[in-house]
Amino acid sequence: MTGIVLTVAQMYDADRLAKADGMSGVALMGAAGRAVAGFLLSRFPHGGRVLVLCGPGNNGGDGFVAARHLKAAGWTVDLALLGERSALKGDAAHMADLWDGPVLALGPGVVAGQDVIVDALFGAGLSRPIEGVAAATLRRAALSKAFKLAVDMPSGVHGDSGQIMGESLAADATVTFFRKKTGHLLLPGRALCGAITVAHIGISDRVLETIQPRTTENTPVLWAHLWPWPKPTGHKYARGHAVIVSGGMANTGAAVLAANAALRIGAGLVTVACPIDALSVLAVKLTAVMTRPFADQAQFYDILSDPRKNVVLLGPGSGVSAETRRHVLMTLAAGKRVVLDADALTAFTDRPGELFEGERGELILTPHEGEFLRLFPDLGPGIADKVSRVRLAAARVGAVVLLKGGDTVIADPDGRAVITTNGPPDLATAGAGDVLAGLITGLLAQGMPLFEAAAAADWVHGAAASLFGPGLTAEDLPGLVPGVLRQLKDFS
Ligand SMILES: NC(=O)C1=CN([C@@H]2O[C@H](COP(=O)(O)OP(=O)(O)OC[C@H]3O[C@@H](n4cnc5c(N)ncnc54)[C@H](O)[C@@H]3O)[C@@H](O)[C@H]2O)[C@@H](O)CC1
Ligand SMILES: [K+]
Repeated sequence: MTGIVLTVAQMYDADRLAKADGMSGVALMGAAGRAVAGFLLSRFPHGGRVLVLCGPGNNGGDGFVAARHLKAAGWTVDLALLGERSALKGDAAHMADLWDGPVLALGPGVVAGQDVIVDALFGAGLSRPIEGVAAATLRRAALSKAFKLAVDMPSGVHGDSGQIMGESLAADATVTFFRKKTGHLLLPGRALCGAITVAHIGISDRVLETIQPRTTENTPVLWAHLWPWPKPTGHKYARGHAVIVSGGMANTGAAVLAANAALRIGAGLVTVACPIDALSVLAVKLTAVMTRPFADQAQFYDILSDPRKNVVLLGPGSGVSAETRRHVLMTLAAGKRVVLDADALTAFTDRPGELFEGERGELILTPHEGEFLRLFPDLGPGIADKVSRVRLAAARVGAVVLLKGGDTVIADPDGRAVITTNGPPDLATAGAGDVLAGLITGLLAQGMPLFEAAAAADWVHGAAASLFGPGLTAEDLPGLVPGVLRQLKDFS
């Protein structure tokens, strides 16, 4: 059950199921508030002065509990509440009754030189943009040098989408409960959470059997057992033969990046198929990778006819043209495993249906946001969170869809989704997407299932970039893959 991520609705389900199983709301809130206080007690063993900002719901209730424990541990505690104390309900009202200190009215003036600010204004229940006095207080808190700890979510970050609603407060750390939520991993939310701690508050993992969550954070646990390590008895033909289709003479760079990546991640053989004019350029750039020119469609088809060539990558540098479209459709009809990226996606703008019709082999699409919108104009960011959008697209095409970004989401038509969180910002560099497409192609050549291959390649991509750090260019990435593979080998 590692890496599971819940939606807000699933978290409320977990809460409901735990209560049906005998847990009381007061016990859950007590454990949540204790975990928040516990985090600060270990982080600041000498105590200090803390301001607890409490909202009108159960997030605020957690704040009252944390305040009580910190006060008992000798901290100087200021507590400010949004709204009337008498308006609190249920468990939050109960926890407020147990608080024996003053309750200040929330407002920017309460922020006054504290060492720590606990943000317990809004969590899962955020239902509209933050305005007025709450927004003003968050803006003032943002200017404070205090360590900021968010309870469950940084207030203002939507728990599903990670989008900011009105105003928010960036945290140095976030303590959440039971499992992470998608809003912790999607941008911009992830950037506002700081280090995330998941506290156990007494909800049993058994509730997950009923909830059946389908989203996970991308970690090797998901796919390391499927990694196609070479066998002592194996030979290169057992490790697949990837074909990467290059653009013409002036557009060979993308295919070269992808081909080197596919080879580094273990494809047995890699052939770059290219228009004749590109051959002399590619011959200079490639050594272990083979080249195969084609003059026309018949010769292109000839390349596909070799059954050992089991996966084909189209799109990087290929140009947005009717020819690219024909190549894609021919390759799909040939029953190969197909990776479509860049121009191979844009070439189907306004006609995505052609991609999804008829008999074809397994397909994965790796768009960035612009390419995604050209294929799925009705699945823009306005309609839902990124995980839901990619899941809808995957179901519509019957293909794995990987939507790139600082928070790449990969979805399988069967409903599974992963969010990748290990990619550093240095990856936003020209050609990094070509390398990613090549890594996926290389793993597919070796027979890994599509969804896991996409997740694994994306994780390796992020890990390779992290090994290098600032100054990274896409050309560095393939050479960093072996270092990541050594780490993975130790892991598996
Ligand atoms: N679900 C669970 O299992 C647990 C939840 N707990 C806490 O409970 C929280 C969820 O509690 P709630 O459902 O009460 O939700 P919240 O406390 O996050 O917020 C709901 C309250 O805020 C108001 N509100 C929402 N958006 C607003 C806005 N923009 N401006 C002004 N008011 C706004 C709502 O009207 C409601 O009164 C979690 O984030 C977590 O901190 C914990 O106590 C532990 C257990
Ligand atoms: K909060």
